[in-house]
Amino acid sequence: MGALDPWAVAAAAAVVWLLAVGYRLVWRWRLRSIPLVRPMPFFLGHLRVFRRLPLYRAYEEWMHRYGGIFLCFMGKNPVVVLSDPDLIRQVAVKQFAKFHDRPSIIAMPTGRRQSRDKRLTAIRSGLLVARGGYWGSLRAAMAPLFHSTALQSYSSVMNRCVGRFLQRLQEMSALAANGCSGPAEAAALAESTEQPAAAEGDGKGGGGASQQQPQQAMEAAANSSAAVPAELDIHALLGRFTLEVVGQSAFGVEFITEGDEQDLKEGKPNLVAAVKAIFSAGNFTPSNGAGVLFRLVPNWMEPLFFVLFLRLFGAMARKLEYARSTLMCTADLLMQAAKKQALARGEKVHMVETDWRWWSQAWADQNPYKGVTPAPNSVLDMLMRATNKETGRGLTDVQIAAQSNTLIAAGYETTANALSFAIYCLATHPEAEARLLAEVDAFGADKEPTLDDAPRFPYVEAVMHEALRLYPPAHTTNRECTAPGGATLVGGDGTQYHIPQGVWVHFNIWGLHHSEAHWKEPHAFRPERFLDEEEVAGRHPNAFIPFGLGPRNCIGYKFALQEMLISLVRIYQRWTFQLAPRQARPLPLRMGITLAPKDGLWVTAHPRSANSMTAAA
Ligand code: HEM
Repeated sequence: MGALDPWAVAAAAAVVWLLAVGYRLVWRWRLRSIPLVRPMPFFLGHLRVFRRLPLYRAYEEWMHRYGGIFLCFMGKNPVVVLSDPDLIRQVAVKQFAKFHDRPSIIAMPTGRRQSRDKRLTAIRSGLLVARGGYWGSLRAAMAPLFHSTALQSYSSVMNRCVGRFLQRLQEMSALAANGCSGPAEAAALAESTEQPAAAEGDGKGGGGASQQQPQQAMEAAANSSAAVPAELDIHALLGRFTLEVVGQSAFGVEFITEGDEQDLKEGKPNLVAAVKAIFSAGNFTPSNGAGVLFRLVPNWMEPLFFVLFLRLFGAMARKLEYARSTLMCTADLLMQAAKKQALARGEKVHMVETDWRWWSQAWADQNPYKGVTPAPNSVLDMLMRATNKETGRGLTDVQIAAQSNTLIAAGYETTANALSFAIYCLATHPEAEARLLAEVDAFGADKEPTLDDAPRFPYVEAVMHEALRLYPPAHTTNRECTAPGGATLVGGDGTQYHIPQGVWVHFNIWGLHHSEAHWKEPHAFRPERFLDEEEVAGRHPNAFIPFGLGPRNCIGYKFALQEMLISLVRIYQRWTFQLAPRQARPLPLRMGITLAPKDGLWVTAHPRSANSMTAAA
């Protein structure tokens, strides 16, 4: 090969540079009515800012500087960021038909260029990123899972799971009191007292807490007044609880929730490790290099880039691959078992067998859910009966499995984070904790709350809302303008903002929740702000949107609130928490797809009384 002509290289670079500048200028001109946060040259967007600040903090800073609407760039993609609740309402509710979809995690070219990558097909099939009529079919099919009658029935599941959580807490405290050298050892010992899942085809995966030791453990914890309080990562414990709740409510299966990092290292399928990997990787958000690289290439190259990324970015790619395979393989095994069961009941089931699985049979064979059968009428049965409005046919296997995957991931991490934030706020605000304890005690130390009891807990609800306001686990959500002619938003002063087709819109939930325009002392933890009628009436009705807004809001929000209420009441009937010495303050946050406590939430747990301890049995 001859040497490259330096002039030709310089000319090619100049052409690329001119194209990039031209492309950016066209977008800037088309969105000229919107204040611009000046990006770096050559599609680098705001890389410099995002290296310094996580996305939600950058948006908060820009909100202060540019107001309720501004334009920024993620690589080549223009993003209109809204922090004004009226503008958010126009997009999420009033003009929903024009902002029906979310932007794809990876661009979705159509026609001949459509990617056949199996992993991409799976990613695109989930409700969170589904588009058009397909999204509508899925949302309708899954809605019964969250209807009020279904929610009523989940109270007992939630109470059962929180009972198990309390048992673990007692065991860990007792082990620490009995001379365990440290929190890690206490955690390991507590875990070792539990049975591994007995994945027999009995409708239950097993994995429950051991019945052998808790009584002694509880007694030891209750009797040892001189006990050293155990330091424990309550965020991790809460994660086990929320995963169990999703497993039992949606699938009627007891998910195994112990182990994680080690299983990931050894490549053994483990749901906790898989979900953690997905959420911490941040999946191509601009907070990591992969996210920025993705936004630099033209849309049609993104799927190719994705496949290349899997080959090139060793550790992170392997982690994501492990996570995706674990979640989808588990969902697939449960779906196949549900189909078999439906056939045995004599129901008509469409058996769509497309070649969509990318993992090996050996990998599926070592999955602990092989042989586990979901409960009849689980979400899988609902999905098997659904029709895809776009094709007029039933959902395909990959589409059904992708919804299980979405529910497990969305239902586990967000709620565990929200509960951890509430416990952090209470541990740092003793006066709020005292008021909450008074309300809980008035209800009764041994009673299990149900959905009907919710009106008896106005202060607990106010604490939940205030924690969700201060620390919204979903710090940002998004839409894409899909209307061919674009859409026009109108500001409070009558200014018109035209949003062309294809532009992404982000709702700055964190910024809105911390805006002085809508909240007095926005950075203070003050649950009373949700109880003071005058303050509530004076506030914009959409200033508080931890679950998003409009027809595409969080499908599980009532479920999440119910789970939070029941667990907080049950936990504070028996325990209070102080921050452990090792826990940094103010609480460090980690931004992945969601906002989570960085490195967990380390607390010491304090039994409220010996009586209440034994009553927990
Ligand atoms: C405290 C807990 C939770 C928070 C803060 C939360 C927050 C959110 C937010 C902000 C959205 C985007 C809404 C929008 O764009 O307008 C969302 C979507 C979603 N959430 Fe949640 N969520 C939580 C719990 C749950 C639970 C328990 C489930 C299921 C069991 C769930 C399932 C989903 C699904 C499937 C979507 C996508 C809906 C769609 O696109 O149609 N979430 N969530």
